Amino acid sequence: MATADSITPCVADTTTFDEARKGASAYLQSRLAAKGQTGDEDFKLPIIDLAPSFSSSLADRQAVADEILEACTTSGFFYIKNHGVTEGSRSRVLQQARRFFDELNSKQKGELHTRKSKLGLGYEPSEYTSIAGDQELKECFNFAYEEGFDKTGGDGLYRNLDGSKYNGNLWPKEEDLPGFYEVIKEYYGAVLDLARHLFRLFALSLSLPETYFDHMTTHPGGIARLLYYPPPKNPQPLASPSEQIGLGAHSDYECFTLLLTSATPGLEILKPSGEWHVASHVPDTFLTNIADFMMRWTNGLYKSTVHRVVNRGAEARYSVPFFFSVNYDTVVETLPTCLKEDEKSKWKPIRAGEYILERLNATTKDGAGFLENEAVFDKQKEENESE
Ligand SMILES: O=C(O)CCC(=O)C(=O)O
Ligand SMILES: [Fe+2]
Repeated sequence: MATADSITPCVADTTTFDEARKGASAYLQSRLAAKGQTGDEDFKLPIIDLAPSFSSSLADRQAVADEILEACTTSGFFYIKNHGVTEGSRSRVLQQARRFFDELNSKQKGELHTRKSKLGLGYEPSEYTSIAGDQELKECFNFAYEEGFDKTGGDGLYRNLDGSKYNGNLWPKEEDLPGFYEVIKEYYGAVLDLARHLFRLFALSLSLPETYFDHMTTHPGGIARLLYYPPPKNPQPLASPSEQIGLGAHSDYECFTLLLTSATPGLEILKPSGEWHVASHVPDTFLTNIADFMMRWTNGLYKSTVHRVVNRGAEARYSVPFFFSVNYDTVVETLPTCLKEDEKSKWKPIRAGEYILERLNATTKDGAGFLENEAVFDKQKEENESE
């Protein structure tokens, strides 16, 4: 095993994207097919207290990293508390999620429709995408990194998933939802800080130098979304044949996800036995899960676990996942510390942005991508660039 000191940071060049191009559905089927082969003894969903991770003592930070290691190698999910994102910031963004879905009329939402975006940004009505072929009930609003959100100011090198440079976010007009953008901006800045902090803990958990991933997150990808899941028309007991899926079974694509939700549960995590675990709502925490880049970097040591959303409650559910990536030009390939001698990488190297776009496009009809009309898009881009 290589030592942390002997590792060159991940800057290699590659153009191998075949793995991503196989498509999300084939990939997901392979993940689901592996279920049922073991029991659930190792499935742990701990609540990890991050307070000691802000200590100046490396031993304190390492102790938190060790707890993270254990969660990532078992369920791939853990709650975090004392994370530093204020209660005000969290409740304001959930309130804006409610306002977005409850107060905007269909014309206002239509103006933000994701069919105007090459990058899957904007408003997605429930039927517009499906992650695993289900008729999904969710509605969402997707937005991406802006330098103005980043308290570091970024490094000026941010590029979109496809390598382009324009600001692709589609925002509601200020008069339609006063204060919406400001709340999003403040929340995004706070979770971005937390994500960078967590990345250092992930580095420690993998016996890497604490700052190992820092240079990969100077203009990072980080798509966030507001999600709305209506309450079901009829009761939906677990495993009933008529379950109405909110969001189909999937694994997340990026490094890790920070999930904030309203009090109505709905997230279900696939246990090794093939049963679904309904994640409780734990107040004041984020539910954090490992996504596919972290799995690939660690050659499968960290689990990117399949999950889905079914709202079985009487109330609507709102959630705000933040999918933290790396700079989209980063190549993700197995870390040297995660390869034993003579062991081979299970996955080919991929370039972060291109891979995510492949996976996102696979959720659209026939995998054709979000954009429906190039001419409308060109006009919007021109206006955006001239602002
Ligand atoms: O809404 C949730 O609770 C989870 C959403 C999710 O898994 C996703 O958007 O990837
Ligand atoms: Fe997810």
